[in-house]
Amino acid sequence: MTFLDMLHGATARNDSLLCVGLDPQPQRFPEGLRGDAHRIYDFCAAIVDATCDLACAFKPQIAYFAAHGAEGQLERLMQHMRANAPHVPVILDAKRGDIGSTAQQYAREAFERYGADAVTLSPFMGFDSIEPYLEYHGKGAFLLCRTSNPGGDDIQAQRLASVQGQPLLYEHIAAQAQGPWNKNGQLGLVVGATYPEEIARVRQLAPTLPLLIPGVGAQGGDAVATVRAGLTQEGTIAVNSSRAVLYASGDGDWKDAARNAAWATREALNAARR
Ligand SMILES: O=c1ccn([C@@H]2O[C@H](COP(=O)(O)O)[C@@H](O)[C@H]2O)c(=O)[nH]1
Repeated sequence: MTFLDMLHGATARNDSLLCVGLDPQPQRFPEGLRGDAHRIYDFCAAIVDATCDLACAFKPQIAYFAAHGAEGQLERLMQHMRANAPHVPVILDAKRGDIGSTAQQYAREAFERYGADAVTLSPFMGFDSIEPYLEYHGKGAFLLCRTSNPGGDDIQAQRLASVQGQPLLYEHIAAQAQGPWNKNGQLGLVVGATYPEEIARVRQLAPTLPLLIPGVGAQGGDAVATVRAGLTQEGTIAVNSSRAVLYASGDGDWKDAARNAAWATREALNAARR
């Protein structure tokens, strides 16, 4: 089954547009686990168990594991998700981008070492930096397009004088991903929930691509505007929330609190599409 099939399947089965982000920060863990980087797996696995019937995808951010030398715990977590939530696809948020020979190694890391279903990539180095990931047929690759941070404008909103019609850089990325770069239908785009107007513009340029949309919850993005701008009959969305779910409570009720936060976000997203 392809990544896209899995995403559509989990969206339907869990009636959900919510991607649960896994950004473990030991200092924010609940009492009993707090401050202990050896408990990253335990914390994340419990969150997965508490939310796997509410999510259309999971998104572990690799930096939160690597910063603690916890790649082994990420491997175990990937196995846990595969065994306990096989219907929910896993998007490894790695934001890789490098020359082809190095990209081959990053692709191998994402898809063979970790067994991810999709990965996030920076398109800054061009198509030959993306191509090695597309050799893993059926796997997904989300290209950073219009990111959720305010500084994204510094680069992504620059106008490309050399291209006919003079699009902004993020518009060019969207058009390339929808068109010539999407050789096997594996590409998607990352667009921030903090910029609903740009989500709508990306959707015009990339009507069928899946959009990974971070920025609701801790970053304050508008869930309703996000769904209205991004979701169409032909183009699905996965709206990510990480900290607002993971750290909904630091007390003994943390698993229930995470589940309740995921539930509330899923309902808010669903209310906007009905
Ligand atoms: O444009 C982007 C691309 C990726 N991210 C990542 O998503 C989560 C957001 O976490 P929250 O706690 O829900 O704010 C995080 O892993 C980022 O690295 C993004 O925020 N914006």
